[in-house]
Amino acid sequence: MSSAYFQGPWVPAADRALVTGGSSGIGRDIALMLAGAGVEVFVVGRRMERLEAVAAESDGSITPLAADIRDADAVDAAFTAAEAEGGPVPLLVNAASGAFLAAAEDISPGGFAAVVGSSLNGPFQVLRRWAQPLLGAGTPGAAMMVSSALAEREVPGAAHSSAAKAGLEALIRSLAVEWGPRGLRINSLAPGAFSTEGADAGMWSFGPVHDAALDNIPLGRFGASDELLGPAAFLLSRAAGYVTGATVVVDGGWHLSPHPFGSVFPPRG
Ligand SMILES: CCCCCCC/C=C/C(=O)SCCNC(=O)CCNC(=O)[C@H](O)C(C)(C)COP(=O)(O)OP(=O)(O)OC[C@H]1O[C@@H](n2cnc3c(N)ncnc32)[C@H](O)[C@@H]1OP(=O)(O)O
Ligand SMILES: NC(=O)C1=CN([C@@H]2O[C@H](COP(=O)(O)OP(=O)(O)OC[C@H]3O[C@@H](n4cnc5c(N)ncnc54)[C@H](OP(=O)(O)O)[C@@H]3O)[C@@H](O)[C@H]2O)C=CC1
Repeated sequence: MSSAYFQGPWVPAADRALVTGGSSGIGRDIALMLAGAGVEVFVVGRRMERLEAVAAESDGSITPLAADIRDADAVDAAFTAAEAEGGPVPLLVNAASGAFLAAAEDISPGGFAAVVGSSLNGPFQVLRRWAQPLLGAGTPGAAMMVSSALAEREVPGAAHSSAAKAGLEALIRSLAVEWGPRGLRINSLAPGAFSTEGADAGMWSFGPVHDAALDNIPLGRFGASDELLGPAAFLLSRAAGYVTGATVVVDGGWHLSPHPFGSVFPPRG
């Protein structure tokens, strides 16, 4: 993945980063971009072999660390390993999350907990563990959490994900206020529709959902993966030194459309 995004004032804000969800899709692209720019990167995901494949793909430094972000002990172990040689890791990207499309009445308690766990509870544990040593040492840092255009747009079939991502953005604003005076910036990147392995499997390969999404994107197409990299590079760069508590929405204008999936999940009689 090109490191050309990091030029001039857009140099990475630090030289070490931990990227959750770094084995696939958006997190993988960001991990490869950072490593290509000379950042020492630690990638976190549940499946070690997928993480190792990304590490092997890069000419830069990428170290795989397996953890489920819903498991606070596993998150702690991953950070402890990442910190072993260089100390606290100043840059954090949280792209890990999971969702599936289902009518709200069909989402079981376990299904709701699985999605909220990976999209809100887990990201909080990641943020907390990332921040603790930085706050303790008085070292500045920057976090970019991958949210979703769903945080501000209600879409039938995604009640769990929408609620979790809206909560994540509220969390980010709270932490920006709480930790800003101590040198930490916290922002979010909110994608709309991007073809990735996980999103294709979970939603976009389902024709009616794909078509309903496309019909409601003012720019008339899904995003290309490199169209997220520029905004991500900005939020992770020194150029964003005065930006915190912000959400950058990259969705082709989808959040402006009223009922993107309405025809796919009609109300039940
Ligand atoms: C306006 C803009 C709109 C933009 C829309 C785009 C939104 C995109 C959102 C994305 O997040 S894209 C990224 C997608 N990638 C992934 O989702 C990959 C990872 N996915 C997962 O890990 C799973 O989907 C998961 C369920 C979230 C977590 O997996 P886990 O291993 O915990 O699951 P299980 O143990 O198998 O199941 C737990 C629980 O969940 C129920 N469940 C799982 N899948 C479904 C399903 N497809 N439909 C209904 N229910 C499901 C499962 O039955 C379990 O429930 P209980 O048995 O405990 O009741
Ligand atoms: N693609 C899209 O259209 C959109 C994506 N997003 C957001 O972008 C982010 C990335 O999604 P995308 O790249 O599409 O998805 P992918 O499914 O392709 O990638 C998800 C990554 O997260 C990891 N992951 C998932 N759950 C966990 C977990 N509990 N603990 C640790 N790692 C986990 C996966 O690895 P493993 O499975 O091995 O753990 C994988 O590396 C997510 O936050 C998603 O909500 C938001 C809006 C739209």
